[in-house]
Amino acid sequence: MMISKTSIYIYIILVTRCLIYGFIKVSSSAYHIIHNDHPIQEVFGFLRENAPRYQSPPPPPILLSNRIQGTTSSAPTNPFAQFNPSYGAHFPTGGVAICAMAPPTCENSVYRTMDGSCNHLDNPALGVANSRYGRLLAPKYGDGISSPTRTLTGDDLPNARLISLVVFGEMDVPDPQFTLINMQWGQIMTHDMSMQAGGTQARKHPTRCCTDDGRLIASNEAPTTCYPIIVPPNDPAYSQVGTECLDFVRTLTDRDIKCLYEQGPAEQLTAVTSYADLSLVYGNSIQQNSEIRAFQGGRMSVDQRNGAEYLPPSRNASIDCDAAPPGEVCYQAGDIRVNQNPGLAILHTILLREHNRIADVLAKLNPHYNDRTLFQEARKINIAQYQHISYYEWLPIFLGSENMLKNKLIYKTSTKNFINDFDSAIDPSVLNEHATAAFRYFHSQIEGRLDLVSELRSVLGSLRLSDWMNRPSIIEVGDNFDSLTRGHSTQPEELTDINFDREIKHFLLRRNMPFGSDLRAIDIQRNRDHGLASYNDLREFCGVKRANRWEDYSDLIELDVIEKMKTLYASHEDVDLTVGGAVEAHVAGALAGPTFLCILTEQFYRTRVGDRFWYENGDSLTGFTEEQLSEIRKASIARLLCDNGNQIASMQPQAFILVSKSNPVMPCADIPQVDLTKWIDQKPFEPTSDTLNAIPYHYGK
Ligand code: HEM
Repeated sequence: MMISKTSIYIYIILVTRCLIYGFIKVSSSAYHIIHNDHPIQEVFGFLRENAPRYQSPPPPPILLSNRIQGTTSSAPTNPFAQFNPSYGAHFPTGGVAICAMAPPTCENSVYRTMDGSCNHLDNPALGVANSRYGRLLAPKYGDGISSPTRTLTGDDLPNARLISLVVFGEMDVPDPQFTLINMQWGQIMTHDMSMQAGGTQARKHPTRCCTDDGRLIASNEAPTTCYPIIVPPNDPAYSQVGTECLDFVRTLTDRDIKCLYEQGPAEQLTAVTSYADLSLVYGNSIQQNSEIRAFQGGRMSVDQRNGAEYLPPSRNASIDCDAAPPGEVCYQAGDIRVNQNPGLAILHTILLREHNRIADVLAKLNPHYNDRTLFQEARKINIAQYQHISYYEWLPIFLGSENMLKNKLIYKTSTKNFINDFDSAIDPSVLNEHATAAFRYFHSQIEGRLDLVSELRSVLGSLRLSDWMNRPSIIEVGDNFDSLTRGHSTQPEELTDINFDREIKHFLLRRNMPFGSDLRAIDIQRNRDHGLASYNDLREFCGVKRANRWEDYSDLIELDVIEKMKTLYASHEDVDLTVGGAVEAHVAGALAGPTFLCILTEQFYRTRVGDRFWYENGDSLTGFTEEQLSEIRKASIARLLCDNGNQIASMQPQAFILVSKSNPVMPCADIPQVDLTKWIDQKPFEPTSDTLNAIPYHYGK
């Protein structure tokens, strides 16, 4: 009886709120412009003064080797097999943190390194895999050092699952404009830019804070990294099966690995490079890369099945996947999260196939190129296309074109113009406020039903997301690879709002059990684990008026939502960033309210101008020619899907946007393509026997 009453109450308020909320928009004038009129040093002077780690980075850990052993050759062998450093080398493992390794000095190489080091020549460790997140505001840990955030008065913050149930809804509201591939590209960008250290985000975590049947393990018996989410009594879902506890393992910090820690509050570590460099395709270290590279024709390793190329197999399928029958396919890629959901595995495959497609074309155009040159040139083009699609086609949907132009994240320019805006004063590290709060708001776009769609765009069937998490084999069944790809570019994503799909709110990673976890509750708990500054702090930081009492939040938040937060939080000062930012009315033309929009804009500005290898830079060593750049600017998500499906024949030209009269499905051949003949005989830097020994090993040869 109690269960149904609770559910009914929640549903009624959510329906009412959604109806009202959907129509409210905030004018963009409420948004504080960061980059236009004020130099970043001025507005973020605080950051400069409070960022001693950036100004003088810690000495790099001991280097194992500074030289490549042997030379690359076109033979399909792995030249790195003998190179076996003890850290920074293999794919991240749950519960284990490793030290970043950046060389003390850098050579000015033609290509990006695999681990992101030496992108910044004076500060080689910036943006490197296994380093700290950046932060806009000082952390608010419970003990000032590392324990999870508490209320102003030192009490426990309200239960994360309860907030997920009361403040956030689970209504199915299809987006009227954007397709599901829009959501899926977002997860690709996320996995490219950050991954909290010590976690798995897909496969079962080796650290257990709850028993397998959902009972809490006593704190004196549980590992110290445990911070489980307690399920409230009468929970509408979990009480049906007696689940009392959702597993949650704290992210590892610089305090957990002595090679990075100096003093002061803990900072979480991120296991992947922070650059938009397709590290999820190529790996985050030379060693990771060498495990998935073919070493022939510049190609990445693939498995051929039924006439198509798929990602290579995981070396430990029983750990990496929840494959039911043993022998079911499970993949290995540059990122360990690859198997987490079918759409993710498909885009991983598409980006991998794109690399090999480019390498094959380049090999025909330039028969004198060896494996290394083909690999690096194909990688460079693949990354450039990806950066172009991300910033000019995808990000404007989230941040708004006007906002992006105003803040210099994109430019209106002729097709050939270079944009040399690399700024060595900008730290490209991924901000904790971005990865742990703002960017996760787009979990709201996740759809729990994945449609299988034919070439004629009729729905053939659909999959339930939670049936196929961590079980990617489904994408290889029958025509599913193409049907799901068409499905993702045809069906709408979920509206970006306070609703989070039931499949991720009660059934996340359920591994054949009746219920799984709750991603919204996890996001809230993670906010506290990382000790993020409060919603009110970030509001103020972003130029929105600081609230002195609950009612002051009504400038951006619906009154009924404020009322609900009031019933949970002791003070308006306690509201978590993940919660407050997600219930703000959106800025016109964007998919986030002013506070999250400010954080996201700041992050993507840094990701662009802090990247020395950004594809639009006209650097004569690392960049493209004007003709090549104008070709890269023709890349689109539609063409990427067309070129790399099994047999996809048609697509709408703007695949992030729903099919309509102005965006009709058309033959793939009619969608503009990057002309790779502009790369004929463009001789990249080729090491001679003299220079080879001078090239540090980390250059990703
Ligand atoms: C089916 C789609 C998705 C699923 C199942 C999913 C699931 C997850 C899970 C399980 C985590 C780890 C949570 C934790 O332990 O703290 C996570 C982290 C995250 N997700 Fe998603 N996610 C999806 C899509 C997205 C999208 C579309 C975005 C943004 C556009 C996004 C942004 C993030 C971010 C920023 C993180 C933190 C990354 C880090 O470790 O630094 N996710 N997601």
